[in-house]
Amino acid sequence: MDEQKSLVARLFAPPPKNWPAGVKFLATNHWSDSIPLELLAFYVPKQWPPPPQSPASAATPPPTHTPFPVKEATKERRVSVKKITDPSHPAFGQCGLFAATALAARTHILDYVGQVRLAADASETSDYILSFDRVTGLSLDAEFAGGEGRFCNDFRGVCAKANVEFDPYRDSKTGQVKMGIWVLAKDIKKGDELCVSYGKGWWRERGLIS
Ligand SMILES: C[S@@+](CC[C@H](N)C(=O)[O-])C[C@H]1O[C@@H](n2cnc3c(N)ncnc32)[C@H](O)[C@@H]1O
Repeated sequence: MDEQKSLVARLFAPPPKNWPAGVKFLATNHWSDSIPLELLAFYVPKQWPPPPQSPASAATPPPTHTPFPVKEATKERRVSVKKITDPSHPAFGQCGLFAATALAARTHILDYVGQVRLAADASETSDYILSFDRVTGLSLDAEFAGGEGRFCNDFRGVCAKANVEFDPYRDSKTGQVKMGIWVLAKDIKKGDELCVSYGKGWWRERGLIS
């Protein structure tokens, strides 16, 4: 019941401060209608935990699916979106994601929320797209609709190394597979920018490094 209340509260929550006009704020992932229902049931099970006898149990992944680890998600709002006003920052004039509270090493901060699509329907131009499941090829794109996670910048030119990572998991409360944003090995101070590594491939594909 508490879980249901907090979901309703999140679904109707207004966009956070500094949210850009033209981007739809999503509290939870939007799953494309073209994703087959059997595939969808693996990522968003109707019943959790699954019934012990069920052969189609979502806990036993088909061999063609990634077996996501079950982890606990935080319920707190732990980030803020801010405009970058420092001219020496490589994303000057854009936005970034910042710690709204101190964040302990290896903890869940928030989820990267967006639109989940089949590989065939994935955007080829989005700068807000992640691989959601390498095995099935699903993508997660927050270009036009998403959550605060879409503002996480790459560490290059900002700080010495990434302080957070994107890693998918199965939410222990709901059974849903989500893309978590997690603190790496060091605690993060309130006010620090959260920076991930997009990977060299991301910059190479855009012709920004060789
Ligand atoms: C996922 S978005 C990050 C949020 C973005 N700053 C915004 O306000 O919408 C990725 C884009 O942010 C910018 N960006 C992120 N990290 C950067 C970095 N280290 N150096 C330069 N630009 C960066 C680039 O324009 C990139 O295409």
